[in-house]
Amino acid sequence: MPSKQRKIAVMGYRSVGKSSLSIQFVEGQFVDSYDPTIENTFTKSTRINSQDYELKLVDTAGQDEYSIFPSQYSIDVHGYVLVYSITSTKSFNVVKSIYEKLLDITGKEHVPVVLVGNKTDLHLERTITTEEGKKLADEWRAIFLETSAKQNASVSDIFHVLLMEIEKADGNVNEKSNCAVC
Ligand SMILES: Nc1nc2c(ncn2[C@@H]2O[C@H](COP(=O)(O)OP(=O)(O)OP(=O)(O)O)[C@@H](O)[C@H]2O)c(=O)[nH]1
Repeated sequence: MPSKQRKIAVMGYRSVGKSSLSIQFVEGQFVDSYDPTIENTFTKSTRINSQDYELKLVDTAGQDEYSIFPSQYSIDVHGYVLVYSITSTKSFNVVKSIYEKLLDITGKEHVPVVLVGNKTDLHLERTITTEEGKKLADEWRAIFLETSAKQNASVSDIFHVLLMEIEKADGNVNEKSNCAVC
């Protein structure tokens, strides 16, 4: 079966761990230092349900509520990872604003999205509860995950569930088995 090419954009406020999640998934390592991203593209091959995927991950620059949604991420992108940090209320508000702009710019009612609450290892500094994250994802009809790029907790799940959401949006999922038809 030919490999499917999928482009995914990782977006969110500054310093929430977008690069760390991408690097952990692609290279299997965690970098403690902080180096703000302008834009980075990673590629990775992965296989799910006997289907090979060639993933292009675009690690984007941190946005805030006032940023204009970069138009290059509204075309050619199959799905989005919207990341906040569970230690930052500001970053939670920023993902809401990015999501609204995303719907506006694409003109769609539903876009494949995984909402990610990162930095679960910093649970003593948590300001956003799991319930708040889940509620927001439910409103969006999106998948919700909490992760730690540092501890490599649930990181690969992000990309696997997003690929499944993209298959669903393409109508390629057998609802009974909940398995992508490959
Ligand atoms: N404790 C902890 N720190 C993390 C985690 N993920 C990222 N960090 C740290 O948070 C800081 C920012 O991480 P980045 O991955 O650069 O964040 P970013 O969202 O790509 O940042 P921008 O490029 O500015 O948008 C770095 O010091 C990381 O080491 C995590 O899961 N746990």
